[in-house]
Amino acid sequence: MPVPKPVSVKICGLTEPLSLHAAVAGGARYVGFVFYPPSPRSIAPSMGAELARLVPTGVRTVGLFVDPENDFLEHVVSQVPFDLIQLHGKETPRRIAEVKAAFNIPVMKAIKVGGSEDLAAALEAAEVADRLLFDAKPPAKVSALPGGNGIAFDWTLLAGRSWPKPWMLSGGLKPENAAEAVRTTGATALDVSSGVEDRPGHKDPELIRRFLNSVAGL
Ligand SMILES: O=C(O)c1ccccc1N[C@@H]1O[C@H](COP(=O)(O)O)[C@@H](O)[C@H]1O
Repeated sequence: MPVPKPVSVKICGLTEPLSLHAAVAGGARYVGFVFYPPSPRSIAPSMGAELARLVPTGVRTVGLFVDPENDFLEHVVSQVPFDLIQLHGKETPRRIAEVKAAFNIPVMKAIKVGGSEDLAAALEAAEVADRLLFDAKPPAKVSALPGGNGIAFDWTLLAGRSWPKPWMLSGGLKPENAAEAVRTTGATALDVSSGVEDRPGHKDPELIRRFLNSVAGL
């Protein structure tokens, strides 16, 4: 019988060393840095570089961008070493391919899920992206961020599905629901931001520890 793989966790939107240490010490496999100024988690490339220096071998750094121009990507990527670029906007498969070709860094494409009709985009993105990330569709209000809203989608939409590329689940995950999310979707990787914060943009080391513990034994 195949041995189930441990669940990998990405803690996203880290902004300072204390929470980065909590993520790494608790066993996170990925740490995410946001480069999207409207987000309360957005950091300057210089801070990204400082945080990246604290990341041990074996933990992957992820740079989160939303519909970035190449100049902006270049500005950040020249200062911060990334193992993965997360594209969380409306990037088309063509744009994903351009980013990969221009920067030679694997790309994870976020797919915003409101209903089953949104899943076709995952198959299109998978033709070029290295990884997929299923997140909830953001609320319709103009001021909403394209992600990081702490909103979950209907996980049963993913139950029993398989995808041509490795994938992560995100959207409204927290210590109290992470294990249930894994059981429902079969996800082997989770991405969390708001659910380990005590206020928007501020990570709570204790919530990070609880989140990582909640999936450690699965
Ligand atoms: O975290 C942000 O501020 C953010 C901004 C713009 C796009 C995506 C963002 N975060 C990503 O959104 C999902 C879900 O986050 P949450 O756990 O529901 O808060 C996650 O993949 C974050 O990486």
